[in-house]
Amino acid sequence: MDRIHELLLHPFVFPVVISLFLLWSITKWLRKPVEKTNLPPSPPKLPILIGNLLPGGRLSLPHQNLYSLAQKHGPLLLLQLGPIPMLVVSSADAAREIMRTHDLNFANRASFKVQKKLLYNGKNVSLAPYGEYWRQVKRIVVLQLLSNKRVQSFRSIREEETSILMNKIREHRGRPLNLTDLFSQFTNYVICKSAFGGQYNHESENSKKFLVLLDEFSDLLGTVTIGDFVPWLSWISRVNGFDKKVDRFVKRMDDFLEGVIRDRLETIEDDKNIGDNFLDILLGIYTDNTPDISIDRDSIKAILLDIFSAGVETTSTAIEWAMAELLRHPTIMEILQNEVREIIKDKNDITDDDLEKMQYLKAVIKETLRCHPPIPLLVPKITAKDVKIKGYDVSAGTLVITNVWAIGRDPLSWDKPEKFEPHRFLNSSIDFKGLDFELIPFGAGRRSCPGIAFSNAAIEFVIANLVHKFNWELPDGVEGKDLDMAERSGVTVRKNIPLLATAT
Ligand code: HEM
Repeated sequence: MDRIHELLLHPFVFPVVISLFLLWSITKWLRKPVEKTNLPPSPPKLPILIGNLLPGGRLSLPHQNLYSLAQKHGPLLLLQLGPIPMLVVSSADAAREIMRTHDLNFANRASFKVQKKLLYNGKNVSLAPYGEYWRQVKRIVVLQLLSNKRVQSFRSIREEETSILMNKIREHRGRPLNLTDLFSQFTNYVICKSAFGGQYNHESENSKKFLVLLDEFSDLLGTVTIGDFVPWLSWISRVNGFDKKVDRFVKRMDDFLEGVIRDRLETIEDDKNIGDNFLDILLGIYTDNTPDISIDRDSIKAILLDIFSAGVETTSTAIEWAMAELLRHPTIMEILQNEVREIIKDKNDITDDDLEKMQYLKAVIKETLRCHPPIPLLVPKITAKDVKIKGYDVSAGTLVITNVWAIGRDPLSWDKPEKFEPHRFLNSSIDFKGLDFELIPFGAGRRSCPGIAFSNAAIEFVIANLVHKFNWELPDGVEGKDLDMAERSGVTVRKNIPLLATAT
C-alpha cells in the first residue's frame, strides 16, 4: 500500500496516473458490465474515489483512510487502482474466510519491478510467487532459521545486546534519551549477529557499512513505478533515471553480500563454530547438494535481505509502541513493573522461565500489537481464481489488502477498542499466532510471518528488562496523556515523533 501511495505522490507520475484513472473510469462507466455480478461495495466512482483517497493529504496514512472508508461502506470494499481491482478487508470474519477457508486462492503475492530487482528476481520468501520455490525457501526459513530451537540458541545475542542497551540507558540516567534510536540499534544488531555471527558487532566496519546500505534498501523497497500498473508507461522510470539508480544500488548491495559470502566460504572449513547463524546455515544447504533441497547463491542473498527487511523495523517498532503506551498509562506501567519485579526480585538476569510466568507482560504486548500493528496493511496478496467472499464476487487477479489496524479497532471484535487495556487478554485465549482472526498482526495462513518466535523473544526480554531496571518518565514534566501518539507513514508504521523518555 505504501508503494501505491508513493506512486501517487510522485510529482511527475501523479498527473499521469490521475489522467489514466479518469480515462479508465469514464470508459468503464460508459461500458456497463454485461454479466450480473455481486461486487463488494465501492465508494461512488469518479471523482469521489479520488477524493476518498486524498482527503486533506491523509493519503500518507492509508490504513487510516481505508478504515474510514470501511466504516462507511462495510468490511469488504472494492476499489480500483487504474485497471487493477483492489479488495480491502477490514473485519475478522472476512479475514477468516480469506486466510482460512480460501487461503490457497490468496497465497500469491503482487510483483513489482523494483522489489524484484532488489530481491534477486523474487528469490526471497516474502515476495516469491506461490509455488514450489516459495515452499522450499519458506520451509528453510521456518524449520532451520527461525524454529523455536534456533530462537533459543540466539539467547546469548539477545542478552548481550540487551546489556549494551541497559548500559547506555544507565549512562544517561536522569537525562532524556531517544528510545526510538536505541531500539532500532538493538534490533539491528540482534539480527546482524544472528545473520552473520558475533563478529558483526557495534565495532565492526562491515556491519556499519551494511546498516547504511540497509537504510537505502528499505527506502527503495517501498517504491513502485508507474510501469507496474501501466506497462506501456515503463519508459518513464528509464527516462527519469530511476531505473539506473536502482541498478547501481543493486550492484553495490550485491558486491557487499558477495564479499561476505566469499570471506565466509574461505574460513568455514576450518571453523569449529559452524551453523549458529543464518549465513552458515544457508551456506551449509548451498554446499551440501542434498537432492530434495537446494538453493543457489542468489537465494542466500535474497533470504538474508528478506529477514532484515521483514524483521528489523517491525520488531523495534513494536518495542517503541509498547514503551509509548506504558509511558502514557502510568498505572499500567506500575502493574507491569510490580509483576516483573515480583518474579525477578533482586536477581540481575531474567531467564526464559521467568518470562513464561509474566502473564501481564504478554498481555501488554498483545494489546500493543492490537492497537499498533507494525504492518497495519498486510503484505498485498493476489487472487488466483474467481471466488465468492461473504457472498460477494471477487475476480482472479484482484489485489487484496487486509487492514489489520481496522480489525484491531472493530467494536464487533473488541469491547471499548479505543482503550489501551491489557487486562482484556488476561482471561482470554486470544493470541497473535494466526488462529484468532481478530488479532493478526503477523498475518495468517500460508503466507503468515515465520518470525513470530524470534521477534517475540526479543520484545519480551527487552521490555521486561526496561521496566525491571528503571523507572520511567516523560521529559520536561510532560504528562502521559499528552504524549504525541501520531503515526508516521511507511510500510512499517512507527511513531511520527521519536519517543523520548528519562530513566531514573
Ligand atoms: C513484531 C515483529 C513482526 C511483525 C509485526 C511481522 C509481521 C509480518 C506480516 C504482517 C507479514 C505478512 C503476512 C501476510 O501476508 O499475511 C510478515 C511476513 C514475513 N515476515 Fe514478519 N513480522 C515481524 C517480525 C519478523 C521477523 C523478526 C522476521 C525474520 C527474522 C520476519 C520474517 C518474515 C518473512 C520472511 C515473511 C514472509 C512470509 C511469506 O510471505 O511466506 N518477520 N511478517
